[in-house]
Amino acid sequence: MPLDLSLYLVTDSTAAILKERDLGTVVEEALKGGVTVVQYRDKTSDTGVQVETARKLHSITQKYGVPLLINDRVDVAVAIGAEGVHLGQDDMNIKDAKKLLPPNAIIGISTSSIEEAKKAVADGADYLGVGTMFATPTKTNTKSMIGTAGTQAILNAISDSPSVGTVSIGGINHTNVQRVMYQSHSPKKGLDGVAIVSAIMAADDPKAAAEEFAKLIKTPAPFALTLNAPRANEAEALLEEVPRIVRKMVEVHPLVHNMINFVVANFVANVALSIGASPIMSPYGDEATDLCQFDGALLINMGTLTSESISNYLKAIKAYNQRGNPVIYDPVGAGATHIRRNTVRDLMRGGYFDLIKGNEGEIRQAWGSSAVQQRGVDSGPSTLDNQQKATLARDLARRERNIVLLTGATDYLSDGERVIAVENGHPLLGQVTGTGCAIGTISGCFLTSHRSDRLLAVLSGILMYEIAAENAASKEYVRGPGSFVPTFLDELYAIRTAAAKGDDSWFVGRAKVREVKV
Ligand SMILES: Nc1ncnc2c1ncn2[C@@H]1O[C@H](COP(=O)(O)OP(=O)(O)OP(=O)(O)O)[C@@H](O)[C@H]1O
Ligand SMILES: Cc1ncsc1CCO
Repeated sequence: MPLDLSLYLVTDSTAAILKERDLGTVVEEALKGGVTVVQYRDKTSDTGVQVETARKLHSITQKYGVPLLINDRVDVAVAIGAEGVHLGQDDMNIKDAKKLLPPNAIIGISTSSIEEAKKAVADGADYLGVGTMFATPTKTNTKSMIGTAGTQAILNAISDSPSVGTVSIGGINHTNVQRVMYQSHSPKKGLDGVAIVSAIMAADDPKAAAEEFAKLIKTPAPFALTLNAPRANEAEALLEEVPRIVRKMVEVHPLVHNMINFVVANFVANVALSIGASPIMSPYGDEATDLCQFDGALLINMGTLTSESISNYLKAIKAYNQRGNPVIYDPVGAGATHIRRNTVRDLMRGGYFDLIKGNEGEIRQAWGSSAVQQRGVDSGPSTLDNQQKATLARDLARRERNIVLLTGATDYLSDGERVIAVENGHPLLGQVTGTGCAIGTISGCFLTSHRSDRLLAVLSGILMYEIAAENAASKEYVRGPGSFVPTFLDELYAIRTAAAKGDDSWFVGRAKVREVKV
């Protein structure tokens, strides 16, 4: 029987999940819906009951040509002639299980670290159950929660063993399954499938639930990033396209939905209007179901986080992710407090961000560096040299499979392959609050209007923004931050007006951009 791990069902006979229904009936419905492997897991029943139940399940799975694996109990698998077993780290080890099982039996094992995964491969496991992906109501021990980043690290560590299968387990549902498959992918090895418990076992219609999973697994995530191959003289090649992309953004007049801090909301709305976009500030998560229909972008800026923000953010992210519209995360003050650090972790686990932008302290926190201590929303003293900043942006974008922008006097922009340094801008930008936040909103506008190359979209937005800042700062009547702000809005508006007329002279010879090799 071939091993297709794509939709792996783990049974659960507890009353809360199974309710009044018969286990065999639920499993059979799930098989009709497209489940490709069934694992019988029963931690409480007596051996006799387990053997009897397993035998009954086996007669059902055999009808559908799907392997039945028994959790933990090698003896039960042998007794009923099941296709294999699934072992936990504390169960019988693989070598001993092999002695008891027939030679072609399938052996899988749960792993939550690189060490466990490598050992399992060396011991001859056929596949690994990798997790726990996300917290579930029954599993809340955050220590074993590895998320997509931890899963990707495990896949990467065993990527020289292509024949060993992998399934992700823990808290996977219809909303997150595509992101789990997409973001866990390491350069050489991806997941073969997902293991589902309650999202099928507890569903009112297990067949429909399985069908929906099967469909989602086959379809690429709506936000999947296409990596554009680096060209020779990458920076120069990209620059050629910038004026056209600015013109297009002005024509499209994109909507940008901002869940933004109250300090900068007014300034940022004015920046969006000046460039020709349409801003709406809405912190109420339920509004996103309507707002995402306009196919604009969502910005999550957690500058003035409250106890209610996180659930609102997650609702909005879900709505935009499902529609495949751009979502930008600005983890303002990410390393300032415990609450913000935890929020960064929870939001990054809770949804997909097309772009993560922040200053050095914020991007380091998003990466998960220890000992990030921001003093307020400022980046704090730099601990990284330029090459390290470029590498950090590249590594985070590669891990999250998105775009990362690390701002500062020099901005570093990466899609996980290319890294572009932007030297434009003016020190006055650092003297006005919200100038970093506005870049999140601007990026949203450009990600909406130019979808084929997200790095180029964000680069175009930064250049329009920073060249406008230079133009403003050069006026003799600009004496400091106060007079800079209105003049900056005027200069953004001037570029937008020129672009609308097809006049690209604002851009000629102005970009200070180079490619960084890391
Ligand atoms: N010294 C500087 N020279 C040139 N540009 C700068 C300088 N300092 C900041 N900038 C520009 O200002 C913008 C905002 O970057 P910064 O890193 O200050 O953001 P931030 O800390 O997130 O700001 P805020 O939280 O106030 O919105 C970027 O475009 C950056 O290039
Ligand atoms: C000063 C400040 N505090 C929270 S958000 C914010 C604006 C800069 O991001």
